[in-house]
Amino acid sequence: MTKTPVTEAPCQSMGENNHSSLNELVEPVTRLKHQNVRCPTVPAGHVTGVVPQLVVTCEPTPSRFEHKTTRTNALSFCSHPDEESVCSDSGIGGSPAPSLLYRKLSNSSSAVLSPASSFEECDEDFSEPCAIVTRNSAPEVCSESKNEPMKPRNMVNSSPAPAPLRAASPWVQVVGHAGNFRAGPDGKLLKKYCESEQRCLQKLMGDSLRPYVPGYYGIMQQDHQDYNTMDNLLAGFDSPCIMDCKMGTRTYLEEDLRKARESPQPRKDMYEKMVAVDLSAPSPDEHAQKAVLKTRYMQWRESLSSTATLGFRIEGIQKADGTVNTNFKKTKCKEQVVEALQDFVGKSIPVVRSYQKRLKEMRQVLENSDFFRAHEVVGSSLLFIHDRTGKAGVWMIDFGKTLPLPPPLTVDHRTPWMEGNHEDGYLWGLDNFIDILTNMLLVLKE
Ligand SMILES: Nc1ncnc2c1ncn2[C@@H]1O[C@H](COP(=O)(O)OP(=O)(O)OP(=O)(O)O)[C@@H](O)[C@H]1O
Ligand SMILES: O=P(O)(O)O[C@@H]1[C@H](O)[C@H](O)[C@@H](OP(=O)(O)O)[C@H](OP(=O)(O)O)[C@H]1O
Repeated sequence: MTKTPVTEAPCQSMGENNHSSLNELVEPVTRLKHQNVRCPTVPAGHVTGVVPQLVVTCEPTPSRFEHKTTRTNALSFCSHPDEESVCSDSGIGGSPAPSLLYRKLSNSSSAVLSPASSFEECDEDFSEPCAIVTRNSAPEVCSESKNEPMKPRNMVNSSPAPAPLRAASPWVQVVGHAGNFRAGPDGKLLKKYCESEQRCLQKLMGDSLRPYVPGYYGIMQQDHQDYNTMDNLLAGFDSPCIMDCKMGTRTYLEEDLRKARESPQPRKDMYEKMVAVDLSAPSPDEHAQKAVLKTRYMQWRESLSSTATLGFRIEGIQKADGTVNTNFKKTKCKEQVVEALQDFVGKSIPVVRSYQKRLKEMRQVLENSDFFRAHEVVGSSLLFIHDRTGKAGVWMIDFGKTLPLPPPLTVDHRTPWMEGNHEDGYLWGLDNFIDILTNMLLVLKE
């Protein structure tokens, strides 16, 4: 079997890579047949429907910011406490913990956590060789040499100072699809393979945005499933507080709208999620069918939350003590968002200042990024992480619905969306986020 080189994510200022366990390589063509692109599946029992008009409401909701918290369930596994990890510019240093923590997530951010017994456990011995392969290799960023990570062009290194990481750092998934992640070798994180995400991560390794995304190391196969291998951003943090914020004013692709028109597939699960929050939300037709289209459900989620009004929404927060709150579906007006953010940062001025600084830097880089202007960035999140030592960082994650625009089309990420212009409101949301943090600082200093 022909072997292809492992993709080395660029590791600026981090010393040498050590991918000793990633030495078994598989020919890309052979492995294409194993592709398992995660695409939203349509559950049984669908009925047909029409694509509704976009409805955006901007009035603040009277509902209070609710605090339903859940204590994180934890499992320890895959511990290699004696191994030194590979370099990473995603970590910020700190105390490595010898275990990985997994919390079982539901498919819905509103659902109750499942028992720990249903967690996906990892029992691999990563001292054994693992298969890793890259597709659509980008020669300008992939180094052939394991020990000479290549620096991408236009590198802007404004990441917080990285520190050596241990092989296995604690990891928790705050929100997102259950079962999408597992532990990888050398403390890396494996996310179920998604072709569009892989393409983005690979391109991002050569973009000025590189310091603002997890390092990407190619595709790895485990148990006949392909995974994208990336840095665990939690590495180096000590009992971190984590927040996932979904960016942009639109959470579905233009392509999804087209598909919904051509072949509408109303979903019963989304109807159920909708009525669980607001019985009066579905239309009479939708009630009759007991199903709603995904685009309609996503639009409803946007207008219910701050996505429509602020261009971002809080998806979930995990505090240092392990408590998790994913009950932000109705966190819509600025005051509610500020209340949630203040709770997240523990009213710490240095933490807010760090986040504000990082977001301002990120905005500047985003405004000049070749990747960013040429992609519709939908459903992507900012992952905020800080800990009691004062370390704080923010990274862009989740590029499953980030698509290249048909050339020569570009977007500025601030112009309001109209079907066809592919605008996503990402930078408008970031502007609002920065303004909110700036105001928070003023209030906290009073
Ligand atoms: N590189 C990373 N390092 C650390 N944690 C991560 C990383 N990537 C993702 N996570 C964790 O996993 C969660 C879900 O990530 P992500 O949004 O990529 O998953 P998803 O299943 O695609 O989500 P969605 O349901 O929005 O499509 C994040 O909120 C975060 O807690
Ligand atoms: O947060 P909620 O209310 O549970 O809604 C989910 C959320 O919007 C996810 O982002 C979306 O996945 P994608 O971003 O990947 O589309 C998922 O669609 P899905 O059920 O089709 O996976 C929705 O069910």
